[in-house]
Amino acid sequence: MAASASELISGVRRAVVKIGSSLLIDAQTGGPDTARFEAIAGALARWRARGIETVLVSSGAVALGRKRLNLPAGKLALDQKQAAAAAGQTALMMAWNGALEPHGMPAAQALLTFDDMESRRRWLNARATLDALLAAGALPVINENDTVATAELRYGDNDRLAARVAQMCDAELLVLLSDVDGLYSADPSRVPGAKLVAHVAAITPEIEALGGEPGKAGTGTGGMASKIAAARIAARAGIATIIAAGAEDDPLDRLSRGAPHTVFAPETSRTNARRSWISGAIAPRGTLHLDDGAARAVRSGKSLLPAGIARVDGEFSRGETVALAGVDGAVLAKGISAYGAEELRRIAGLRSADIEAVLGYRRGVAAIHVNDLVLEDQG
Ligand SMILES: Nc1ncnc2c1ncn2[C@@H]1O[C@H](COP(=O)(O)OP(=O)(O)O)[C@@H](O)[C@H]1O
Ligand SMILES: N[C@@H](CCC(=O)OP(=O)(O)O)C(=O)O
Repeated sequence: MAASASELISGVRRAVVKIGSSLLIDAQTGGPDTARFEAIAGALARWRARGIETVLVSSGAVALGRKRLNLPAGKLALDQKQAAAAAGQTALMMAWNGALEPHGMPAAQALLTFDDMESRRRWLNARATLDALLAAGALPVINENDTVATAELRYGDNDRLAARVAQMCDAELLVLLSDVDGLYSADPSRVPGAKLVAHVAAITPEIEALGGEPGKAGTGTGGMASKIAAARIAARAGIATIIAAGAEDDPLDRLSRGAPHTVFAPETSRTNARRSWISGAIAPRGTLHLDDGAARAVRSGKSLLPAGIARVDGEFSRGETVALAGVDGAVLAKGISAYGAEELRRIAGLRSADIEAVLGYRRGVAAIHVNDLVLEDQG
C-alpha cells in the first residue's frame, strides 16, 4: 500500500519545504503577501513543535525585485533578472524575518549556486552550515544565488534546488508548496475537469508528459515540469516528495488531516542511495590502511576513527571517496572521508580527543562516519 502524506509526515525528522513565488507575492501590490508569510511561518513552527526540523527554500526574489526596481512586466534579460534578484532578496528576507521572529525562529539566509550543490567539497561545507543552523534553532531560508549564477550554470527553478538541498541535509521529505494542490492529468488552469494524481509510484514518461512546457506558468518560473524533475532527483536519493497547495492557513498541518496532494514515492532507501553513490565512485582518490582493530570495527558496522589508521596513501580532499584496506592490503570498504589526506596523515593513530590539539580544529570524531561507509560485499 502506498503511504499517505500523514503516514509519511508522522515518521519525518527533517524536511525541506519549498514555496513558490506565485504564493508569496500579493497580486494587487506586487509586494510580499504578509498574511501568507505569517501562515507559512506558523505552519513551520507547529512542525518544529512536533519535532520536525525544516529547511525552507523560498522563491520570490525576482518577483519582489521587479516591483522594487520598477522593471517592466514580461520576460527580463538575464542581467535585469539578476538585478531584480539582488533587490528582491532583501525584501524577501525582511518578510521572512518578520514572520518567523514571533515564533522564536531566527531566519538565516543561505544563497546557494549550482556549483555549491554539484561540487562535493562545497556541498559538505554547505551541509555543515545547515546542520549548525538547525542545531542552533534557526530556520535556514534558502534561495538560488541568482545574482552571481551564470546562465549555463543555474537551476533557474527552486524546485530542483530544493530537491538537492533535501539530499544534502539528509531530509526524509520534500514538500513543494504551490498555487496548485498537486499534479493533475492536465494543467487545471486550462483544462476544466483535470484529475488530481494522488500517488506516483514511479516517474514514467507518461507522468513526465503531464508537466507540459517548463516555464510557461505566470509568476513562477518552474511550472509543473520542474516539480516532476525535482521529485525525480528526490526519489533517486530515497526521499519522498509531496506537492500541495500553499495558499491555506496551515498547509502543512492540513496534509496530516487529508488535504488533497500528490505524493511521489522514493525509488530506493536513503541508505541504499548513498551506498550506490559511494560504491559507484569510479576511482577512489586514496587508500587508508587500517590496523586489525579498525578493520574489525568497520566490518562490524562502526565508524572509522583516526586511531585505527596506520597509513594514508594518495591525495584527496575531505568529501572525496577513499578505499579502506586491511593489514593484508585487501580493500574491505569504501567511504567518504571527513578529512583531507594531509589532515589524516597528521591525525592517523591519534585518539579522537587529541585531534583538535594537533589540527587546531576538529571536523568530527570519525575519519569516516558509518553512514558514509560501504563494505565491499554491500556495494
Ligand atoms: N499537469 C499539471 N498539474 C498541475 N499543474 C500544472 C500542470 N501542468 C502545468 N501546471 C501549472 O503549473 C503551475 C505551478 O507552477 P508554478 O506557477 O511555477 O508554481 P510555483 O511558483 O509554485 O513554483 C500551476 O499553477 C499550473 O498552472
Ligand atoms: N530564485 C528565483 C526563483 C524562481 C523560481 O523558482 O520561482 P518558482 O517557480 O516560483 O519557485 C527567485 O527567488 O525569484
